[in-house]
Amino acid sequence: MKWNRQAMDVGEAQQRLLSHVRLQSSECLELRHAFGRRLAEDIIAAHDVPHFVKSGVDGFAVKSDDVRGAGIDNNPVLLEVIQTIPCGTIPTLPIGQGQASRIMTGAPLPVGADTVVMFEMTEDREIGGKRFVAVMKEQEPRRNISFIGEEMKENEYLFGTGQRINAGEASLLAAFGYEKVNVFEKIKVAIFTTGSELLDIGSPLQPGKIRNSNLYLLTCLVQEAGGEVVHFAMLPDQIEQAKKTIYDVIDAVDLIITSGGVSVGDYDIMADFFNELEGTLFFNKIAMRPGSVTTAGVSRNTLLFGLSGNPGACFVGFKLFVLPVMYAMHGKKDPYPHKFRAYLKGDFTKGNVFTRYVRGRSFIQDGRVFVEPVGKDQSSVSLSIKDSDCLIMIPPGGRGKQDGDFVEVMKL
Ligand SMILES: Nc1nc2c(c(=O)[nH]1)N[C@H]1C(S)=C(S)[C@@H](COP(=O)(O)OP(=O)(O)OC[C@H]3O[C@@H](n4cnc5c(N)ncnc54)[C@H](O)[C@@H]3O)O[C@H]1N2
Ligand code: MOO
Ligand SMILES: [Mg+2]
Repeated sequence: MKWNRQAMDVGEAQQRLLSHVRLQSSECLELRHAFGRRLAEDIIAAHDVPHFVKSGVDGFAVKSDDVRGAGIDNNPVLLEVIQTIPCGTIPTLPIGQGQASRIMTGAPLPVGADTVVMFEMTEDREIGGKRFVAVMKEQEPRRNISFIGEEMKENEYLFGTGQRINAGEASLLAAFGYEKVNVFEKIKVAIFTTGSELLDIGSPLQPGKIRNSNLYLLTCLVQEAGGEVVHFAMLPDQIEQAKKTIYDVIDAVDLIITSGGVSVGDYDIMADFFNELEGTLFFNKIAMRPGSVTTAGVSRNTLLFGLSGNPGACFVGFKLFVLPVMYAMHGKKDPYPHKFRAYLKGDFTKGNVFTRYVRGRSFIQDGRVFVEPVGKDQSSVSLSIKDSDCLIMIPPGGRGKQDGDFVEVMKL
């Protein structure tokens, strides 16, 4: 069975996974503790914004009729200043003919005024112990004023379930008084790295052994995706022990991710584990490189991912299969990595029977978007992960792609 696997297309494999996704439960959090979380509710504008007519500048609230012709032929118009309106106060005096009120940015417009002249277009005057303003510029009605509902109308849809609370969302939620919000619970993940060659990262190197970097690669990716690692262990290449450890936690977590042991080696125990899975195996080979041995299934309602042990393949497997599942569990509308097209910088002539997802970086030059591989791209290479912001898709076939070719790219 290990040697006779049918490769599934990336898209079909993603579909199979997503059809088994269940939305996470939600929890109610104080807004300040919800940054970076995904909303489990739709958000509407609780009131008009602005909810009162306000000045957009520091200046003088006036009647536009009064300042008609002002400034033309060096002709200032003199208006009596009857009050000062700071932000947060309600003006008490209406503006009558020949009058003005000093007003600050964001303060409510007084009754009777229909325009605000910027401070820079005026001069203070004092005549007979009274304060006047000389307006040096004519001005249309409705200038420098924000009207009710101009930015947002009450009950307007703002954003929905699955939206991540970034700075822009946090600011809107705060403006509408959402002290608490319903967000999806963090996804509880167990990570098991397999391989008798693995050392804890605090251990000195030993001949033939390596440190367990995939645990940290995956923990970081899980956290970035809205999950928390609630169990982890470094398993030796013994299937019975792996089975026991996995089934000990399977009911307590939402997802299980393993790394290593899914290829055709004598000690690739995870391949056997998935073949004998008590549940449904979705796929154990994908028509892609790296990560062709990426495996997934479901058991006792928990999704299990068997990612490759090679760090590059582990990373790509996570981005293409685990991440969309985590996004979908958090209600994200479009959970798949976004694609775009760009010009390839340099040749990539290594052909393959499967589509290659080459770690790359994107940049703009002369108004065009380019992508280039970020270094060695073998599955075993971890150095290029940190520099990649995209995966350049090299379609199957012998010739690869040439410098200047227009290629499809997956955004990371
Ligand atoms: N005869 C074949 N050999 C291989 C094939 C194949 O099709 N036929 N596929 C190759 C491909 S592609 C990949 S990718 C790897 C997949 O290997 P496994 O998923 O079985 O992973 P391991 O054998 O456990 O380890 C592979 C490699 O990765 C290192 N590793 C493992 N775990 C970690 C970790 N936690 N942190 C850092 N590095 C880790 C491990 O030491 C090995 O060097 O198989 C190819 N072989
Ligand atoms: O899983 Mo391997 O990385 O296909 O190259
Ligand atoms: Mg192996």
